[in-house]
Amino acid sequence: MELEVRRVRQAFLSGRSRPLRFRLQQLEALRRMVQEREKDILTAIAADLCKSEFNVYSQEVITVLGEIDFMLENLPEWVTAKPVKKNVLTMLDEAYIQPQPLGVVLIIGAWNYPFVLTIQPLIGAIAAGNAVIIKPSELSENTAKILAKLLPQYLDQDLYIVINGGVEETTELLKQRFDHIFYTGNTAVGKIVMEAAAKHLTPVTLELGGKSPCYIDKDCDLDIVCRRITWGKYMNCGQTCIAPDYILCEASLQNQIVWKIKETVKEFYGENIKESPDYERIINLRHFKRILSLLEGQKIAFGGETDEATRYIAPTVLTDVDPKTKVMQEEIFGPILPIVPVKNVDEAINFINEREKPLALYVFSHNHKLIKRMIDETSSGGVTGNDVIMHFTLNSFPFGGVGSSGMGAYHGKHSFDTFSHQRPCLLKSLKREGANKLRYPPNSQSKVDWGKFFLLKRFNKEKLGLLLLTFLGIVAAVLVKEVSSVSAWLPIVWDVRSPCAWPPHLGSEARLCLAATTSRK
Ligand SMILES: NC(=O)c1ccc[n+]([C@@H]2O[C@H](COP(=O)([O-])OP(=O)(O)OC[C@H]3O[C@@H](n4cnc5c(N)ncnc54)[C@H](O)[C@@H]3O)[C@@H](O)[C@H]2O)c1
Ligand SMILES: CCCCCCCCCCCCCCCC=O
Repeated sequence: MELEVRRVRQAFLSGRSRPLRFRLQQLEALRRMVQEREKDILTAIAADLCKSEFNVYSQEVITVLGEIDFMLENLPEWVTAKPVKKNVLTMLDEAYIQPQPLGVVLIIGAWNYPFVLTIQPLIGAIAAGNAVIIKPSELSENTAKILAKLLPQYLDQDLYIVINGGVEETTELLKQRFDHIFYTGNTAVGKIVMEAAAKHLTPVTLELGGKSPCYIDKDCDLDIVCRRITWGKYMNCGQTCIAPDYILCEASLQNQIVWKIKETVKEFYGENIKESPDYERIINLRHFKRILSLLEGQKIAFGGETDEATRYIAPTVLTDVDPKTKVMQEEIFGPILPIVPVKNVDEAINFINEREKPLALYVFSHNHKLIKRMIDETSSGGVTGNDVIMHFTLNSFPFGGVGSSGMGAYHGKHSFDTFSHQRPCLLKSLKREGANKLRYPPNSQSKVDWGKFFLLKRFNKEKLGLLLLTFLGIVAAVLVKEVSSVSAWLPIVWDVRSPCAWPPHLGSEARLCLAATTSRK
């Protein structure tokens, strides 16, 4: 492991990941990989999650292709140094922010969308000029294998490598020194990752999970609301980090919601859900048993059928759920939807705020003010009003959690920023030393006053008067210059090394300062 990380670091230190042209070539190569090897990629993901290739394409491949195109289009602008505002003491200097790669990045992917959740951060890391070690989730083993096979065929083999393995390998990997670790997965492992990173003071992005609430106001179109929730909850068999985890609504809405979700399930997956190509399976037996244990003691309004051999769990809705029960204590990450009755929106807001900050929040209402209030009075990684999941699809949004649902964010420019260091660069001349006298010892009240005047813009009458006089002096000088065409006059008068004797009533410090701030470069 140590040798592999060292090899990647050597490749980074060669400097070849940095030029814009190289980054664009690698991103184009990645796009070629997705296009030329589409069939292999679709087959692998489909096998891992018992998913139709149509669904793999629309849930994972489209996002990856869109992200690559977006990077290719915008990267030339993002890598360019950006000039920044200057103050009086630096007004003649060059001041800009230069984004720079961080170095060697470790990306630890998750299994539930094993392609997009590994490749989308990789796109950002390449775009920012880094070297990358990719550790796909061992739970989606077919995707992990295909990534290890294909990526070296298309990308630089020393800069971007795939390391496959389980907890043991990840643990070993985490002992190494990285310049950034990007982890997607559960909160418990997120803490392990952060602890390991702390040993090297490595910054982390943690894309974690949590229980994303869904509040349904009584003022809304329940047919549409239930169709949207059904789509987002049962997509990928509920194994979506931003799936609505549970519903909060007034008790009077419960039966209608149950009935409408049941009807939508029939519309989406047919009478025999097991036969539907659009309904996936639970990733493994451990998760299957974990999800089943959440049903114990609950009132199942519909669903609840299971088949261990195929890890099938039917779309299920639970009603009158007690918030103290197990299903409300952990992220469900499966096709079970509890409804927790609340009296009103105030109680819903309190309910959300009493718990860990979720990755997503959903509010349904015709009442725009109510949606805004919910947004203002709660916290979550992201929010979608009157729909679910869809904020993930906008790459102008930073995607990430807050509190226990994660830290840091990515997608589009946010990925580029996550994997870049925004380096402030100030380039001064070795000339104009006179201007620095203001900050060199010995200090004095007069220097402090001038510092306040220039940097804090604390004007007093006397200094404003001086400034006005100076300004008039400059105007006069320019006029004289124009009229007499004595071209060498100004630089001599305003050169810091030969401070002029004007304005006559100023001390030498002040004259030096004025001279420096008006002298030519
Ligand atoms: N925020 C997001 O974008 C996002 C996306 C997907 C999943 N998630 C969250 O991830 C969770 C589900 O994924 P998961 O955690 O089951 O994925 P997982 O079990 O595949 O784990 C993710 C990665 O962590 C590594 N890992 C697991 N145990 C480890 C350990 N003890 N030490 C070191 N590394 C270890 C694995 O090798 C894997 O690469 C859910 O909570 C979900 O909400 C979040
Ligand atoms: C053919 C129609 C395209 C519809 C696009 C719908 C996009 C859904 C994207 C879902 C991806 C969710 C990833 C969530 C990451 C956490 O698990």
